[in-house]
Amino acid sequence: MSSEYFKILKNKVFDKSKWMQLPRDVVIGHDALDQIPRVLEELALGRSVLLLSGPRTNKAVGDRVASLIEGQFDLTRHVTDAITPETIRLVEEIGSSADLIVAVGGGRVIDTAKIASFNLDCQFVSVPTAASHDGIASSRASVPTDEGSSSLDAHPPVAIVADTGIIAAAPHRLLASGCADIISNYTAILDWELAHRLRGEVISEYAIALSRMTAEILVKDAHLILPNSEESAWLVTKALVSSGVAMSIAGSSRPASGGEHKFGHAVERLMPGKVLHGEACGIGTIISMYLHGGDWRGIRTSLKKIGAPTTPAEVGLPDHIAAEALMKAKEIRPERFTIFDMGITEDSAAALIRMLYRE
Ligand SMILES: NC(=O)C1=CN([C@@H]2O[C@H](COP(=O)(O)OP(=O)(O)OC[C@H]3O[C@@H](n4cnc5c(N)ncnc54)[C@H](O)[C@@H]3O)[C@@H](O)[C@H]2O)C=CC1
Ligand SMILES: O=C(CO)COP(=O)(O)O
Ligand SMILES: [Zn+2]
Repeated sequence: MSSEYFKILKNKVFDKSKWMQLPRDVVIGHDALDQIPRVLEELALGRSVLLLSGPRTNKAVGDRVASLIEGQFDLTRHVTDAITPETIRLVEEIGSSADLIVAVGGGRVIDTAKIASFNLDCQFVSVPTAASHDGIASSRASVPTDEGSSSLDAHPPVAIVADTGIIAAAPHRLLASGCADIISNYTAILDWELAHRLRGEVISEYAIALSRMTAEILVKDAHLILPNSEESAWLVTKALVSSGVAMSIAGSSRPASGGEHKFGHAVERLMPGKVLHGEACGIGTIISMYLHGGDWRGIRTSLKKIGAPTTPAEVGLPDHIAAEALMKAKEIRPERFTIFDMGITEDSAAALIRMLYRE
């Protein structure tokens, strides 16, 4: 073989190389919180820890984590709520000398830690207090912007510690929202495949297979997803981690976020804080699946079984706002082509909302 051949081969290998980051330790289960000191010791990333919590869970969970690691680690604490450039910058300031960030809370707290630790070049540990979103394990971070929402490059948590007792004690609405976030994988995949066929967008079959399988297992087990059950919390958290890994494999949120997510982001922009992320995406999944010609009634049945909302009215969203969100969806991340880019008009948006959610 000539050296020229190896040069070509090397370049080919280089062109095809892919950098995929995944969590190292994943602990999900009863009293998993007690494992935090051991997880931190084994990671051996340093002694200075910034403990970031959300306001609702700071007392119940943040204090418990603090008492478990105080004495062994130098602890700084901070409570954060909103996710804005200012709140992220503040966390970066407070954590500038931390070796590690431990994030205890919902999706916004975890995404804040994800971005701050990425910018500070340190690691973070994800301690979800609710199974409400699939950002628990993903390498992406979602932030609201003037245009609606951005999905930023970040890194996955180095470890995840998900205590099923804490997650099961959270309001069922949060768990159902996490399920809806996973059910939305079905249409996210259809949108990605559509963009591949129509625009030549590169897809990852591995990411698609994992994302679809995650949604299928969740739907198959929908009858087991009940309020205040640790087994349910365990099932859903595993699915959320799996969906997050699909995003890390893809190197984008594409396998878990399509038009239904753009609709969800538009809803959040039009009525901030009114609807949970997964709830809005689940409602959007029904419309998207209808437009894709798929089994939209099946999606609705699965959402209902789990206890997730299936109509705008159920979450206090007026029909005209839902129709506006459908129109606005295509303005959010216009580079992400979805079924909602294929000619929705004001009239058709209003008609779709009337028809699909009144049946
Ligand atoms: N980075 C990624 O890959 C992904 C990011 N996301 C992002 O995550 C966010 C959505 O996450 P959510 O957790 O739904 O929103 P969130 O962080 O706003 O939490 C929802 C509410 O639940 C409360 N909460 C959390 N744990 C609780 C508990 N145990 N008991 C009572 N209340 C509790 C929070 O304080 C908050 O009021 C959005 O910003 C979304 O864009 C969502 C999916 C994927
Ligand atoms: O929410 C996500 C997957 O569930 C991904 O977030 P984005 O919609 O911000 O890309
Ligand atoms: Zn989502």
